Amino acid sequence: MIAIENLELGIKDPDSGALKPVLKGVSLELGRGEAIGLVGESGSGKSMTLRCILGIGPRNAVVGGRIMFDGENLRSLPTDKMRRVRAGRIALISQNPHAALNPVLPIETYLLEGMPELRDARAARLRAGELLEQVGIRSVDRVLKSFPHQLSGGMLQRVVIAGAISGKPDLLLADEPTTALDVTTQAEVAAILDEKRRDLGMSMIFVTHDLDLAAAVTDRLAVMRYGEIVEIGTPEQIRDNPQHPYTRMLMSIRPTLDGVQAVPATQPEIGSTL
Ligand SMILES: Nc1ncnc2c1ncn2[C@@H]1O[C@H](COP(=O)(O)OP(=O)(O)OP(=O)(O)O)[C@@H](O)[C@H]1O
Repeated sequence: MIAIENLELGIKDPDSGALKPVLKGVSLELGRGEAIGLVGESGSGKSMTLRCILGIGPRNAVVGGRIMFDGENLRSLPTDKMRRVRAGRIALISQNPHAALNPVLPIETYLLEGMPELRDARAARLRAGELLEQVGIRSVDRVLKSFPHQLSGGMLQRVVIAGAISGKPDLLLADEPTTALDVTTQAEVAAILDEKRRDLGMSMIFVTHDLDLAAAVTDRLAVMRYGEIVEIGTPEQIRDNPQHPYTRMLMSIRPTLDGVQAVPATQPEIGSTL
């Protein structure tokens, strides 16, 4: 369904004109209904990969490679066609739900805006309520009337997920969707995202720093470092038999449930070997 082929992105320094390489030949394939976790440290290029899929790279970016989406290269689509893809077939859930929600409009308006095909106001309202129930919200009427500042971060992220799935997109791009939430809410929101994605047969790219979280909600993990994917495998392969020294290092430093860092059996060989 989506194949990223040798995606390169450099950012031009406005003064010197020098090109800072950010993505260095990223290739990734994702089947229909499949979920992949893009994991790696800050600055490795995870968000930039998602932005390239959406065609919203920074202004001073120079991009190469292809992003094939159901046989069409998104990179060469005209702007209006790309806008339609973004509006209907690919949905983004970002770290900060406030970025998606208008602070002066109630949740109901946000959800109704995402379903322009429902002209009957009562039917649209019922559908908005159903969507909220689907993401585990119980006091639906109260939430529909609420403004974003009246709801918790976890509740808002559920609302954004409800909005994202309302049009049954083919591909969900989730960019650290739980990072801003407390640990318990993180698990709940990730579980809802996972469940809805499976129910609706959507593909998903799930960006996170958290290997364990990514492993819980995806079929494969792609480990990214300095703009490159260094390893791809199933969560079991990555956990039990990581091949790349950087993956081994990431595995060794992930926190355990009791908050104590797991101690690597052997010191990871990073640095000169990479
Ligand atoms: N608008 C921009 N102008 C210049 N450099 C940028 C811009 N946006 C991102 N970068 C650089 O691109 C690189 C990749 O950033 P990106 O946001 O994709 O990383 P990331 O892996 O998603 O990190 P994080 O987990 O912190 O979000 C970083 O070095 C970042 O500084």
